[in-house]
Amino acid sequence: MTDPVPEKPRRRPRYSGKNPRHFHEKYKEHQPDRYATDVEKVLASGKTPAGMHRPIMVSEIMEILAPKPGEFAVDATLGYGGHSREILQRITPGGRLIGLDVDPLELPKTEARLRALGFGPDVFTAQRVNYAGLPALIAREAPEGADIILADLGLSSMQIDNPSRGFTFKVEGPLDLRMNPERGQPASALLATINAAKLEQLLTENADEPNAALLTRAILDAQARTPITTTTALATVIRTALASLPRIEPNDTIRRVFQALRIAVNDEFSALDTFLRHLPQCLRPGGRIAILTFHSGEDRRVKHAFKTGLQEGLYSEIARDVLRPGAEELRANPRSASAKLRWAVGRKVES
Ligand SMILES: C[S@@+](CC[C@H](N)C(=O)[O-])C[C@H]1O[C@@H](n2cnc3c(N)ncnc32)[C@H](O)[C@@H]1O
Repeated sequence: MTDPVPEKPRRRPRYSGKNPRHFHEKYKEHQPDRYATDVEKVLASGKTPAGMHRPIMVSEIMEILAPKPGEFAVDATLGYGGHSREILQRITPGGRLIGLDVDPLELPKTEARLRALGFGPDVFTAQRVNYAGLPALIAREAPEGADIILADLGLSSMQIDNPSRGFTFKVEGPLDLRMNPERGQPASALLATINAAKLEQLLTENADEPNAALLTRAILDAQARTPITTTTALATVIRTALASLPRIEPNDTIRRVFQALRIAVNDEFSALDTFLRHLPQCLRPGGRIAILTFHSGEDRRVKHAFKTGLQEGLYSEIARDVLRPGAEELRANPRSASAKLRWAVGRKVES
């Protein structure tokens, strides 16, 4: 019998030029523990290293949530685990945090990362659960309610930066836009079946797009000629449609169209509405909630839910004004620019 031929070690992708340009070539950025200095350099330049996410408004959120040892916390949008890590450091010893996320690709990586930081299963668990299912989770895990609930809505940088997920129009990728690629349909499939009235409504309601009618016509005409299956193909259709309009920044419009499609394929507003409706019952008396939003459709919903919750006596206190990132954070992390933070404090609901 001959010995099996040892497999050749896989070479990392080569790149031309001094710096890696593509997501998969940024192997140092993908290994922050091994290449800490390189990652620091990327961070210092105001960029987010590939495969990483910088938590937003951390000090403001920690002040609002005021985590204490022994408390039970839910991070409804675990992402990279940046906020969870900060909460975990403050609720131990004795506390417990459950992190939820719908993303089957990033969730195990974040779980492993937090485990490696020393947070064992007794203090931290990651669950692939949609935050719309929070009431069932609370009933199962802590019927008395949570001391802390955090939601940092939208996408993580790992999702945005990975072209194969289809969230960025700057690099070619499949027009997917799903946070959970194992459920629902990609945005390309939505475009293949949607009618004009529905597409126009979606662009208006999900992204306040002022040129929704024009873009609807352009997208559906192009779709009828050749199915739009990539991020860059959709961006080109939008750019071409805008060519005759003065004073329009095409990238802003492209961002809004992508946002509208993303909200649709992930059913984001109905998940958020369900989450907001059940939030008060998921809190202990005096429990704290913080929610970070990134566009007006989300912020309007959070503001309205907190205001009505206060009027109905479900919350004892809510944020009077929205909080925004400070100048220093805006400089260091341009992705924080659209963030808005609101908070509420729970009051026991009599059953
Ligand atoms: C902005 S990131 C959170 C980043 C995180 N705070 C951190 O510090 O790393 C938002 C995360 O929420 C997840 N997400 C979005 N909608 C969700 C939902 N309905 N239920 C659970 N997770 C969701 C996304 O997959 C993404 O990972």
